[in-house]
Amino acid sequence: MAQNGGARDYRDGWAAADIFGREFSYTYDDIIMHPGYIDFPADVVDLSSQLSKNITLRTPCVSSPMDTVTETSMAVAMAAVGGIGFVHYNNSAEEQANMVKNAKSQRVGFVSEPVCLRPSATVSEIDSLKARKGFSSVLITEDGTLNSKLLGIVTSRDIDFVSDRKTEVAEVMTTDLVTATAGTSFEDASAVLIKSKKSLLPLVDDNGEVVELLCRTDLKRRSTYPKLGAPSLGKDGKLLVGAAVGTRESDRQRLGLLVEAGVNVVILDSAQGNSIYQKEMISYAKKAHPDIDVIGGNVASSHQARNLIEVGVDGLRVGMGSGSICTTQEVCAVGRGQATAVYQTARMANVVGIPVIADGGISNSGHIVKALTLGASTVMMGSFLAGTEEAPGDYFYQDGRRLKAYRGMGSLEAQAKGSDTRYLGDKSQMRIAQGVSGTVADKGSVLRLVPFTMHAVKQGFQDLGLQSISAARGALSCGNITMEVRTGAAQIEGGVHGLVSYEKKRF
Ligand SMILES: NC(=O)C1=CN([C@@H]2O[C@H](COP(=O)(O)OP(=O)(O)OC[C@H]3O[C@@H](n4cnc5c(N)ncnc54)[C@H](O)[C@@H]3O)[C@@H](O)[C@H]2O)C=CC1
Ligand SMILES: O=c1[nH]c(=O)c2[nH+]cn([C@@H]3O[C@H](COP(=O)(O)O)[C@@H](O)[C@H]3O)c2[nH]1
Ligand SMILES: [K+]
Repeated sequence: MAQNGGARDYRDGWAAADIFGREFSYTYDDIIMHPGYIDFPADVVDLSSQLSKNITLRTPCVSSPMDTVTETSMAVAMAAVGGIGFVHYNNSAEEQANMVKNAKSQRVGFVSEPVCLRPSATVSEIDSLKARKGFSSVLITEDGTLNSKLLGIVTSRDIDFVSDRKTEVAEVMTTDLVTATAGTSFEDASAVLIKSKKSLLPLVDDNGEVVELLCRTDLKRRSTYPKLGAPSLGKDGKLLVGAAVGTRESDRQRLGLLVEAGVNVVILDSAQGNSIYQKEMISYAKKAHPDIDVIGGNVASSHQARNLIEVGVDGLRVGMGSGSICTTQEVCAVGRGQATAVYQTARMANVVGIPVIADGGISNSGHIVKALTLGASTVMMGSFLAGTEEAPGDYFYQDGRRLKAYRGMGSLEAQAKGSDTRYLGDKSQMRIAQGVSGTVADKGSVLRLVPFTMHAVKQGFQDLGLQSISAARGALSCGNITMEVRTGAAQIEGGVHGLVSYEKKRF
């Protein structure tokens, strides 16, 4: 790229190796990529990429194993858009294995765990459900659970004018039901629901027991979303689902349960993955469950990465302290600017065929473009996906804004829920927070958010003249992707500035 600009060598743009091989730690916002040459439309950009040695994703996006980000619904939605979700482990091994099992057995578009009540429940129970969940359509089954005989349905139309809210739902429920047979395809079930003019279509088995549900409101909303494309499927033909485990003795049993539940890949979830504990767990997991890919981390430097690769890890999770809720750099003085961390680890790991997940610090599609062009194969997101409909927890209002809770897994609140033993250690009685607990705005459905975001990423790749992630990899190592470090003023210029007021609509 060096050009002769006169008396001395003059350069218009720098290769990643020039920028990151220095004493500074940079993050995504510090860097700006230079445009390349466009000779293809954005639609043809191929973002398929490796998650780990044996798993390829159509969409290079991964949801973080956090208890305000990934449980069953998120895992299903992430697989539905061609990515993958990692179910958190701030729970009992049985609870986590059940989440994995449920996610794997779900069909995209259907509600697999519809809320059911027993006939003796009162209308006021539906009121409180509405306040918590935002909907008031409920299936009434014999014993109030799923896989129990369907007796009726209650929707808001059945209860709007019931003045005595202690009335039992048995008295008001609709019993004239339209149902479909369990296993009916999404297209066929949709046709039945539309024709019936009802708001719900329960799918029932031969015994009349509820298996799944299709909702008119979901169908209506889905019709405004982009086409989903092929979901991520495992070799088992079911949705691809990941999960996190720790590195303690008890995590070996947890891992066993997850494997029984059908998990396709696991992440060893640590802030500092370069440890004897993690090396032992990788060796154990690869030996005990050779068919399951094991992703190690977190790491932020090539020497940490090398240690885990040497013991047979199938993928690396990169990022220390870069997360929106992370306080690790403040508390422990370790970490790295995320762009540097991604570039330095991927530079070493990609040579030996180990894919890198850029974890933390993603707050817009530009950050995803930067992560993928600096060597990451996929990105992991917490805050970006928290606040979606598929994230765990209910919405609530604060100052007129619809929010959900989002918290670090090292926050005192998350520790209090389940990870006490990790933080208290075996001897210490002092609990130190390495994260915060807060809120994030409602972001709608993952089924809309991720496809739109990925289209923006494709436009970024087009601007760079890169038709695929593998093309980006080649261009990065030859120094054909040029970039620069931005000054503070350049960063301000690159954002919205000088306006009295504005509203930022992303899509
Ligand atoms: N990416 C990041 O920058 C950070 C992420 N986090 C998140 O917070 C959560 C907790 O992370 P960590 O604190 O690293 O959890 P951890 O469970 O890996 O470590 C907690 C403590 O237990 C120790 N430990 C682990 N295995 C052990 C064993 N077999 N025997 C004895 N001691 C053992 C560790 O060395 C550490 O002192 C994770 O979800 C992690 O992703 C937390 C801080 C930073
Ligand atoms: O220092 C930390 N303290 C915490 O309590 C914590 N919880 C999660 N994580 C990490 O942050 C990532 C998510 O970051 P984003 O919200 O920026 O996507 C996650 O994927 C994790 O790597 C933590 N880091
Ligand atoms: K941080």
